[in-house]
Amino acid sequence: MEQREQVGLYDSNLSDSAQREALTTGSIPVAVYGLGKMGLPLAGVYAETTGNVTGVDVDPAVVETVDAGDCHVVGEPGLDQLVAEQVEAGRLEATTDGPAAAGRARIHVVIVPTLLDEADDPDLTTVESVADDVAAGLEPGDLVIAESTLPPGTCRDVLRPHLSAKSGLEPDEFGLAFCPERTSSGTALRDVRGQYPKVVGGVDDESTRAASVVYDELSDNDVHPVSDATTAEAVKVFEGVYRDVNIALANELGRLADELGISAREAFATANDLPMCQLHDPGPGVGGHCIPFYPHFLLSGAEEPLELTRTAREINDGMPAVVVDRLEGQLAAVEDGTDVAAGESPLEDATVVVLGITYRPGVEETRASPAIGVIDALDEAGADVVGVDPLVDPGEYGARAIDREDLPDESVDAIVLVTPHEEFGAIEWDTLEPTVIVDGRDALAGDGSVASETALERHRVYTLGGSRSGAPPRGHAGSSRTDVEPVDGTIETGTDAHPEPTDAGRTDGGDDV
Ligand SMILES: NC(=O)C1=CN([C@@H]2O[C@H](COP(=O)(O)OP(=O)(O)OC[C@H]3O[C@@H](n4cnc5c(N)ncnc54)[C@H](O)[C@@H]3O)[C@@H](O)[C@H]2O)C=CC1
Ligand SMILES: CC(=O)N[C@@H]1[C@@H](OP(=O)(O)OP(=O)(O)OC[C@H]2O[C@@H](n3ccc(=O)[nH]c3=O)[C@H](O)[C@@H]2O)O[C@H](C(=O)O)[C@@H](O)[C@@H]1O
Repeated sequence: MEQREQVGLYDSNLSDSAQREALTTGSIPVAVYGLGKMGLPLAGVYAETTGNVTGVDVDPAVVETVDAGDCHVVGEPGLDQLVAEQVEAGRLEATTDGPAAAGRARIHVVIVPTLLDEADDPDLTTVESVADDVAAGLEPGDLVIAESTLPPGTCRDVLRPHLSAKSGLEPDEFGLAFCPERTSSGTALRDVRGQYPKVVGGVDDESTRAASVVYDELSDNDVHPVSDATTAEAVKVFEGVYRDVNIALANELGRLADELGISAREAFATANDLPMCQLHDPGPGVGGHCIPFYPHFLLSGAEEPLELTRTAREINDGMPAVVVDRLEGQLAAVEDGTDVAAGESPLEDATVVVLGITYRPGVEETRASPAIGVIDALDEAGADVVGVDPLVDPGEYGARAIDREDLPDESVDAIVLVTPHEEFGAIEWDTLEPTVIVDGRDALAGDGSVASETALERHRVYTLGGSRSGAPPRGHAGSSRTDVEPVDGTIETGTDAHPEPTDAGRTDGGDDV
């Protein structure tokens, strides 16, 4: 990448318009650390805006792919084209050499994972490792932007001192702001470009100002500056906790469907007629390395007990076991000869297929995926667990992997639909031997219309929480109704991450169907 007169935004003496001109003409080189599901789209949009971006990743395969103008992130409309164009135009390149990239850059964007350790405490080693790379090339006037979701207080108490100590600069010689990514897999480019206002919070006012200039140029939406970095970090984590708690509420109320003999999903959709009600979707659990992780960024260090946040985590983490319990009840209802009262389980030696291992349809991510909990519980119960997933190898998660096309060849006692990938829409249910099906995502329900002859009719379908069509879960021991309407054989799948709430009351919780 050609060398240009370099400009630093932090404490710049240039006019606002001159700063913007420098940014959008490549005179303020940018380094983006982390080229994953969120980092690559972000680097692409930075390249589109500034024309001078170096992406940094520790994975040589990622760097090789991006440097070749290719895209390793699946399921992101427009991303492969954007990466190809920006690399071809010399506006984006990739490297594994973080310190070298830092030496060339004047804006440093950190978007690597913020995970949990064995004790569910935040693990910032990756972020700190990137801070080491940045510090190796940090110069007065540089701006560091943290986009990785962080426990509130991290920029002020960890990153700023770390960067200062490792670079030898005084804390007030460089800028540091927290600017969270409000993006979802499946709509990342749309979101990065400005689906939502961009939150910006600096460790000082000058950092907030400089970062606001950057995102005012990068995003089509408003920039929403807040008082400081800690407030911005809290905004992001609170968004996630709101979601986790509301999913837990949906899961808890959804479990009432059996004993009430109703469809909780129908009740939720109706309750959501009210703008003040946003009941989310019940399901087999909460996956990904975001929503199930962010509450621990508070639970780990807060003095406040945070009972609701903690209980919600426990409810959601308990959903895979609920799914397996419901499955056991279905099998017991159709199988004779198993003495459940004597502690025998119909799951013993049963062949159970788990459909969908990743945490969301179309997203190649398995961290905290509910399917892993379902597989482990089935394995524990002595079942022969088979797995089907178009994006990952179920064999790596404790199941015997088969292809979707091979389902008819399997002698199956039950099928559990955990994550409704698009590809599962091609399953020909009427070619399968009659079996028990637990639909964790209400993905088998068609438009609620009753088809006279449906491909699923030969099977016994149990829909967790009931179906949006109004059918209650089917035949669970506690259910008072079994006269449920058959569902049609279509699968509603998809990767539409966050449909806008519609006047039918669908919330943005229904990202799985
Ligand atoms: N995935 C999502 O839906 C969203 C994620 N976020 C946040 O974005 C951050 C990144 O998440 P994802 O992109 O999903 O992660 P990811 O796991 O898809 O990608 C992370 C990338 O960082 C690379 N990496 C790891 N250590 C590195 C290091 N020391 N230096 C440079 N690269 C390194 C990995 O090789 C990988 O390519 C997280 O903090 C997450 O909380 C925010 C909004 C949405
Ligand atoms: C507040 C919010 O909506 N956060 C989004 C979330 O995206 P993420 O890809 O993690 O997926 P998600 O749609 O929240 O789903 C997480 C998990 O929860 C499950 N889920 C989701 C919604 C729901 O009503 N019921 C439910 O069971 C999903 O199946 C999945 O297993 O986390 C992202 C993040 O911050 O990483 C964030 O940018 C996204 O906007």
